[in-house]
Amino acid sequence: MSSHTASQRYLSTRGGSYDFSFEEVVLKGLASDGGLFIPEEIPSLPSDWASKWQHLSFQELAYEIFSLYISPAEIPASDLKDIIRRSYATFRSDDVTPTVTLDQDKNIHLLELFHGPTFAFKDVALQFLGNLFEYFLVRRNQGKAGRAREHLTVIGATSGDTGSAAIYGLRGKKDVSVFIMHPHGKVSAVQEAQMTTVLDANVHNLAVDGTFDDCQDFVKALFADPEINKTHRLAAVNSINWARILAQITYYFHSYFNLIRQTSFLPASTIRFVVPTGNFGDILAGYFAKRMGLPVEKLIIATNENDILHRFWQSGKYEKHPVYGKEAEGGLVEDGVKAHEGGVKETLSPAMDILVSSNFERLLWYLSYQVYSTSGDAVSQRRAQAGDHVRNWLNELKSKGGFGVDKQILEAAQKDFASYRVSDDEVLETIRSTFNAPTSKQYVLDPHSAIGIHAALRSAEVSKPPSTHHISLATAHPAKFSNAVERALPGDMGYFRDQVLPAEFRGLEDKPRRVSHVKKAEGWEGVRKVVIAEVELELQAADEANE
Ligand SMILES: Cc1ncc(COP(=O)(O)O)c(C=O)c1O
Ligand SMILES: N[C@@H](CCOP(=O)(O)O)C(=O)O
Repeated sequence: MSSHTASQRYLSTRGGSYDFSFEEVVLKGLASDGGLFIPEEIPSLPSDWASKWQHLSFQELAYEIFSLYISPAEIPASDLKDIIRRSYATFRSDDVTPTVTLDQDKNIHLLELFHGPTFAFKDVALQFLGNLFEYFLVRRNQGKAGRAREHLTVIGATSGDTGSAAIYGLRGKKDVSVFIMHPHGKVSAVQEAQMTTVLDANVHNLAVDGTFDDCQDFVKALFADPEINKTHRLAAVNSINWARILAQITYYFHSYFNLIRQTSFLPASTIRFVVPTGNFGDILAGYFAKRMGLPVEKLIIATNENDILHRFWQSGKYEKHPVYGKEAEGGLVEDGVKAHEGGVKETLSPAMDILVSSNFERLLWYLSYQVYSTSGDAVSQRRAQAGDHVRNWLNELKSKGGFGVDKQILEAAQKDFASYRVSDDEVLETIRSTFNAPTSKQYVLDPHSAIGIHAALRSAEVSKPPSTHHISLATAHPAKFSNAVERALPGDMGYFRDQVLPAEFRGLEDKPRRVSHVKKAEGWEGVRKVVIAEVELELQAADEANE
C-alpha cells in the first residue's frame, strides 16, 4: 500500500482483489494474475451535474470527473489541476476536443479528437498519463540519488497511434525509459516516421516481425515474466492501463455539453456515440460515462473487417478464427485453430487491425457481475464469481481460440451497445461522399473516422426517434493515413496537400531515425534482452552525468 489514502480499491478482472491505490494501479498497469484493473465502484454523478458542469471548459470538466475517482489525499486538488492544465496546453484547439456538425438534417456530428501533438485521439490520455508518471516519480524520488531512484521501464504495443502518442508524452522525462513495439511494415508511413524520428535517449522503437496482436502478447509476456520484474519496474501505456480509460471519459461529457450549446439538441433528446473500435479502450470510456449517468441511449461499435467484436454482438461468440480468404489459408494451424498471422486482415484502417480487443475483458467483468450476481451473496463473493467467469472465458480464448457466452450476457451487452462492420470499399466511399456532400464543406475524414461515420449513417437510418443525434468519434487526422485519402480522392490531392496536410508532417519522413528490428524467431525474450541492455546503458549514462 502507498502511504497516500486510496480513493477506492481496485479489482482484477480475473478475480484478484488488490488493496492498491490509484497511484499503484497506474504504475503497475496489469494485475499480477494477468487481469486488468477496474475500480471497485463506478461513481455516480452529483445530482446537480447537468447544470453545474454545463459551462465548464474541457480542463475543468476533466478535473470534476477525475476527482470522482482520485481523492485529494492521493493527489491534492491543486496538483491534479496543474497536471490537467499542462496535459492539454499542448493541444492546438482551445476547446481541446471540439464537436462539429457534419450533417444537420441527419443530426450527425463529429467529435474531433485529433488536435493533440501526434494528431490522434491517444494524445488525450497519453499527455495526461505521461505527466502522471512524472508526478508520481518526482514524489517517490525526492531526496534519492543514483541507482536508488525509482526508474520506470514503460513497455507498449502499437498499431501506430499509441506508440507516437506515448513517445510524445514521455520523451525526455527523467527516470523513465520507453520501449514501443510496432508490427514491422504494418503501420502507415507517417506513423512510422512520427515514432522513429524521435531521437531522445529515453525513447526506443522496436519493429517486430508479426502483427499488432503479437506485440500486445509480448507486452503481456513481459509483465508476467518474473525475471525482468525482479530488476525493472515495468509500466504500461496501452489502454490496459486504467488511467488511459479514465482520461478518455472526459470527452464524452464535453461533447454532450457542446452539443447542447451548439445545436438544437435538447437534454431530453436521444444520443448515440459511435466509436471506431479496435482494442475497445475508447468505447469502454463511453461505457463508464454512461454507467456514471451520462444520458446515452447506445454506444455503437464500428469495426473494420477485423470484426471479432461485431461477430460477438451478433452471435455471443468471441472467436479469433480467421474468416478471410487468402490470408486465412496461409495461416498457421494449432489444435484446429488458425493462429494470428492468418487471422488479421490488413485494411485501410491499420490502427484497428487488431484480432483480440484487450479491454473487452473489462466489459465482460461488468456484464458477468450484472447477470450472474445472486442478491443473497456478499458483494466480495459476487465480485470473485464475476472474476471466475472472466478467467474461464479468457482461458478458453487462449486454449481454443474462442468462447461463447450465455444468452443473458449477450442481451445485457446488446442493451448498451450495437455494432456495425465496415469494409474498405465502404471506407473509401464514405471519405468520398463526405468530402463531396454540400453540407460537410469538403471535410476530409481519415479512414478510421470514416468507419464511424459510415456506421453512424446506418444507425441513423434505423434510429427511433429519427431525431436521435449521433456523435461519431474522429480518432485521427487524415494526414496520418494519406494512402486511403489518396485512393478515395485522387483528383483532390492538391487540395489535400495545400489545405489539409499539417506543417508538422512536411519533411517528417526525411528526418534521421532510430529503430531496432526484432526478428520473429527472437520472440518476446528477444525484446526482453533489448530492454534490459538499453535500460542499463541509459542508467550508466545517468551515473556518468552525476559523477
Ligand atoms: C485512429 C484510431 N482509431 C481507432 C482506434 C481504436 O481505438 P480502441 O483501440 O480504443 O478501440 C485506434 C487504436 O486503437 C486508432 O489509432
Ligand atoms: N490502435 C492502437 C492499438 C493499441 O491500443 P491501445 O489503445 O490499447 O493502446 C494503436 O494505434 O497503437
